[in-house]
Amino acid sequence: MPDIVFIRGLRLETCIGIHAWEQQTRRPVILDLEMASDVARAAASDQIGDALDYAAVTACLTEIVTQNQHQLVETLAEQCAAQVMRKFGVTWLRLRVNKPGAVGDGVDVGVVIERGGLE
Ligand SMILES: Nc1nc2c(c(=O)[nH]1)N=C([C@H](O)[C@@H](O)CO)CN2
Repeated sequence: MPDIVFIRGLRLETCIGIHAWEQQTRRPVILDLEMASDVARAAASDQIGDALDYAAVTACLTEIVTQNQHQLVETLAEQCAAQVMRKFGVTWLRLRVNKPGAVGDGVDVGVVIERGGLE
């Protein structure tokens, strides 16, 4: 199992859904992301430049989610995963996109995707 840098419970507002009214209504989605990263390399230098900067990844995810609208959570998940892998050179990640309350109060629904290979 690789070392992991994670972001858990990232709550962002977006327009997402298959119904017309959902395209006019901003609502929360919650992202949980695990990314393979060489933690030992960053620890050896103690320099952020050698680390997978979770603040930078958070800013990237925030822009994608809040500046775009989608019908499906699958589409949002794929877009986020592809951009994180492309922009930060992440080789493996697992992303959960949760659309809380979409089918009823207190019920979580969404997707979990895993992309890339474990080295
Ligand atoms: N697999 C999915 N099923 C559903 C989605 C989705 O994004 N992926 N979306 C909806 C509706 O937008 C629902 O969230 C609100 O009525 C239904 N099923």
